[in-house]
Amino acid sequence: MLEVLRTSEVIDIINNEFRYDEAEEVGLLESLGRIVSREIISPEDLPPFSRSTVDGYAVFAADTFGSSEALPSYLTIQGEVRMGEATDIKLERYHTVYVPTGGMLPEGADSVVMIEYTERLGKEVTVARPVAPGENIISRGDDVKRGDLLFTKGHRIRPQDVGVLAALGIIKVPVFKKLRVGILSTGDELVSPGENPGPGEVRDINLYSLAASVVKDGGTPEVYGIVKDDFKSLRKVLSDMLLDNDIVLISGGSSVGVRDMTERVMGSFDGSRMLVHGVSVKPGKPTLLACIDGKAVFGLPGHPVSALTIYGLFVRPIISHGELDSDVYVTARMAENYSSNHGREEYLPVRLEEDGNEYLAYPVYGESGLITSLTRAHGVVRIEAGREGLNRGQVVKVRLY
Ligand SMILES: Nc1nc2c(c(=O)[nH]1)N[C@H]1C(S)=C(S)[C@@H](COP(=O)(O)OP(=O)(O)OC[C@H]3O[C@@H](n4cnc5c(N)ncnc54)[C@H](O)[C@@H]3O)O[C@H]1N2
Ligand code: MOO
Repeated sequence: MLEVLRTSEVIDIINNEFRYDEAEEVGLLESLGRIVSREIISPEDLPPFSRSTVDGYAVFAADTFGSSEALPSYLTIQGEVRMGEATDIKLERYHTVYVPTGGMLPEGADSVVMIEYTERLGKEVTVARPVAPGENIISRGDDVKRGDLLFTKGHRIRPQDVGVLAALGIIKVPVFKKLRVGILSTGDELVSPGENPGPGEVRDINLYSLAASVVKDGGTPEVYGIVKDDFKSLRKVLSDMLLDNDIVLISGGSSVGVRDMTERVMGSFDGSRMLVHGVSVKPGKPTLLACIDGKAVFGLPGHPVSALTIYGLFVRPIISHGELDSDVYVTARMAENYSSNHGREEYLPVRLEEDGNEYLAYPVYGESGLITSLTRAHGVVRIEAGREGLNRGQVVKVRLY
C-alpha cells in the first residue's frame, strides 16, 4: 500500500528540501518572461524633468483664465525650448515660452496651451482658450518616484515592464536562473509521435505535454525520449539526467505494478531519499518524489491527465519560482451536479459557457487516461478532500488553463 500524503504536505516537503533560488542578471530583452529574484527599486524619478505632452506654449494657467476666441489673452514670447535640451528660462507672468511635445518645461510654468488655440503675432501670442494648472504637462516623477517599488520578487517580466526598466536605465535585471528539466517517458508500450504504433502500442504523450509545460513556465526542457521498463537502462539514463539537470521528471511506472520500477531505480543512488510515494489527489495518486544529489526527481503517473495535474501542482511552482499572480480565475456556476466521494482532493476539468452575465461550468468527464478531457476544458475546479462533490448552481472558482 502506498503511504498517501496531502497536497499541502507535499508542498511543505518540497519547500523544506529544495532550494532552487539561484539568481543572475540578464539584459533587458533577455529578461522578458523571466521571474524577478529580488525587489527592484527605482533609482531615479521618471520623467526626470517636467515635460510638455503637446506642442504649444508654456504658461501660468492663471494668465489664460477667461480667455476666448472673442477676447483672447495676449502673452509676450520669452523664448523657446528645444527638444533634448535643458532650458534655464524662468517664466515671467504674462509671458510664454514655446515647448515641443516632450520638451522641458521652463521654471514657473504650470501648464501648456496647445498650439491650435494660439496665434503668433510678432513677439506676442494670443491664447483663445484657458488652461487649468497641470494641463498638458507631466511633472517630474509623475510616472515613478526615486525609491518606488517597481517589481517584487516573483513577478514575471512583461513587455511593458521591459519598457519601464529601459526608461530607468536598469539594463541588468535580477532574475532567477532558468531551471533545466530532464524529462523521460517509461513504458514498453510507447512509441514516438512520428511512428505508427503496432498492436498494444501507443504514442508517447507525456514527454511532449510535459516539455511544453516546462517551456511555458520558463524552464528549459531536456528530453531523453522513451526508456524501456528495464532497471539497467532506466538507471543509466537517470544518472545521465542527474548530471545535466536541476530537476528530473520520469513519466510512468510510478504505481504498484510488477513492472513499475521507477521507485527502485530512484532508490538505487547513493544518498537518495524517497520523500513521497502517493498523494491524496485525483487524478494523480501514484506520484513519487525523491531527493538525489539535492535534486528533485519526480515520478509522475503515466496517465496523461494525471501527469499534467501533478506537474501543475508540484513541479510548475518550482520552475516558475513561485511566480506571483500566475493563476487566473473566473467564477462560474456549476451546470450539473458532480459527485466526488473518494475522499481525495480532486481537480475537475470544466468547460465554460457564457450564460447572460455569468459562466456555467460543465464537468468534462473522462478517465485520467484521456488527454482530451484537458483539451476540451477551459479550466479546472478544485474540490476539497472530504466534500461529497458539487451541486448544480453552486458557485465555483475555475482556474483557467
Ligand atoms: N493496482 C493498481 N493499479 C493502478 C493504480 C493503483 O493504485 N493500483 N493506480 C492507477 C492510477 S490512478 C494511475 S494514474 C496509473 C499510474 O500508473 P504508472 O504511473 O505506473 O504508469 P504506467 O503504468 O506506466 O502507465 C499508466 C497508463 O498511462 C499510459 N502512459 C504512460 N506513459 C505514457 C506516455 N508517456 N504517453 C501516453 N500514455 C502513457 C500507459 O500506457 C498506461 O495506459 O496506474 C493506475 N493503476
Ligand atoms: O489517479 Mo490516477 O492518477 O487516476 O489517473
